[in-house]
Amino acid sequence: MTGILYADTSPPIPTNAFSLLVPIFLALVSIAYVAISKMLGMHHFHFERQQSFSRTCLASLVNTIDQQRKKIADSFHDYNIRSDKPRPPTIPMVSLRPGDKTHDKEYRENQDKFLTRCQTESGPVFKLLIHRLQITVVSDEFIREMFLNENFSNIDALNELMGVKTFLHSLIKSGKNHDARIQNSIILEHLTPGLPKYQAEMVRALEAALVDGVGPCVQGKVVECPVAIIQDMVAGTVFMGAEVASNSKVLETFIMSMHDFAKILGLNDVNIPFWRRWLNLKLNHFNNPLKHRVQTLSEAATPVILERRRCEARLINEGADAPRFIKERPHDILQKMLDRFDEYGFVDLEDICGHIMLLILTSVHTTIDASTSMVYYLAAYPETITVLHREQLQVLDAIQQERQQERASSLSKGLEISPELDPAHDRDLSAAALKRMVHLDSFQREVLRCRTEALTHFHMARKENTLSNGMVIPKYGMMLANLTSIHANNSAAHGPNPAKFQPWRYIGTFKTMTKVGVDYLPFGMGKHVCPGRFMASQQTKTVVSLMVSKFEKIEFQDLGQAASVLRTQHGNVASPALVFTSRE
Ligand code: HEM
Repeated sequence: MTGILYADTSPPIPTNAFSLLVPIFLALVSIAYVAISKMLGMHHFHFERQQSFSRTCLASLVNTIDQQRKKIADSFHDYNIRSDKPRPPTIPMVSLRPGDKTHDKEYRENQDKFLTRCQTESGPVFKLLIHRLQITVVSDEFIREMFLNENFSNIDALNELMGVKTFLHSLIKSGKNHDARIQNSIILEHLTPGLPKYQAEMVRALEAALVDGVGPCVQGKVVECPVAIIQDMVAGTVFMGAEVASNSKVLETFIMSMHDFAKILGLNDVNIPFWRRWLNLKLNHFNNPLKHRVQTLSEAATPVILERRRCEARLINEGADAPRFIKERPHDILQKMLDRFDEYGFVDLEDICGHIMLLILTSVHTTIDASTSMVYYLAAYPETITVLHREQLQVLDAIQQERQQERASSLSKGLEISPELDPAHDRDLSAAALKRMVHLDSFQREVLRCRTEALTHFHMARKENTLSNGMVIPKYGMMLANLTSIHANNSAAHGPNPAKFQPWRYIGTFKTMTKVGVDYLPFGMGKHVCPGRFMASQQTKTVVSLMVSKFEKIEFQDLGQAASVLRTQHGNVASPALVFTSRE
């Protein structure tokens, strides 16, 4: 066939079935083209001269086929020139340990040791059989490539593996286009700037949770499930205001939403395969239990919003000036969303509550999880409690002194003391006070660096992509980042002994808990870096500060269980018992 269609000078033609079909297809297309053109009378044939038609037509057809042959020959020539280039390097599959059928077991036994072996054996990009998938793992600078290339998508990976998009979208009516990034703009424009204002409420909620959850413990008290205390701190007031969040049904909704979500997603079971999680979410999106939770929020919010409207009307009638009006309006996220209803394109209150539910799902679980692990690190490294407590006292002493001086200065000038300088708040655990606690910040960054699971940040290739080393990730290819390479084996970024937990290693380095980069990825990086990390930082700092101020000792009831919580592991929600001993 190739001999007939192509001259001897033609380059060799690949002989797969597809390549043979191409010329036949093009010849057929040519014939059809001629026939259709004839019917439409739109070509150069002389229809009026019937006797010459068949000859002219045949000549034209042969001409057309000749042209097509030439095109095909040219394209195959190009093909062959291209195929002379070296084939892209293959991505090596890491060898399996004798007796293992996948890499899961070896990875779970010691994440860093396993990934160091992978990298030594196969280089920075390799394939693993893990989580019941074949996944390409990228290390070192290739992690940056994965994060900064928009064609590798985290949300698409989660959607492909678990169908999260469909499930979450069943909770909202507007802003379903992920690129609209409504959550991001709410967090960045309203939540983060308002964080200092929410602090007093956060402290109050957490203190109450501690009193309820631990109670008096001068002699030491066992708390079987410490995560339960921390989850009571859920940020309900920040999102929906104290009036709504104080409703016990709403508080329960916040907590239960996370339980529902974790259950549907199978977050509590490391052995659930992704297809089961995917199926669960697909099935549940029709009868999404969280939809009822959204309705509960909406029902609880309705009377509160009506009351807020009445108050606004009253202020306007009273002719309140702008500062008073602004001061007396609520500053929670619910109010901000109502104020910008049209701008965000919300449909109704239920839609707003759906968006709040999404915020809760992204924020509450992550913050509770991080706070709980920080408390476990306090228990595993008891000297940290002493240092952090000392720092807290020094910072609060300094702030108290400064405020006393400011009051004295006002009095000496015959000025009234402003309400902000009320001595009752001199030793508040304010956002400003937390910012001064550099040991605390270093401790938290170090905990996040050491605890974050070594294989994380699923990404999926939206189309075929070539990495800078020439390796090709095919369309729909799944990828994971090897954080061992940048967190545990990277003394250039983290200083000596990077594999060890050293809580004060970042003091004086300007590397704060929220400062992301390719050497520190608990919050991701690039366009989709976590926008909630500033809130997470403030909340986790509040939890740790309260813990060290209230308790002299926090200990594992069974020290053998410490290892299970000092490093996160996909699907593992272990919460071993702790013994709390109060300061007084
Ligand atoms: C310690 C707590 C937290 C951790 C470890 C964490 C971690 C992450 C990570 C790894 C990502 C994905 C980044 C990427 O794809 O590159 C992310 C995204 C996100 N996080 Fe967080 N997060 C935390 C707390 C929060 C909080 C408190 C909020 C909300 C107030 C929040 C809201 C979000 C949102 C909306 C995204 C999606 C960003 C986007 O796709 O553009 N997170 N977070």
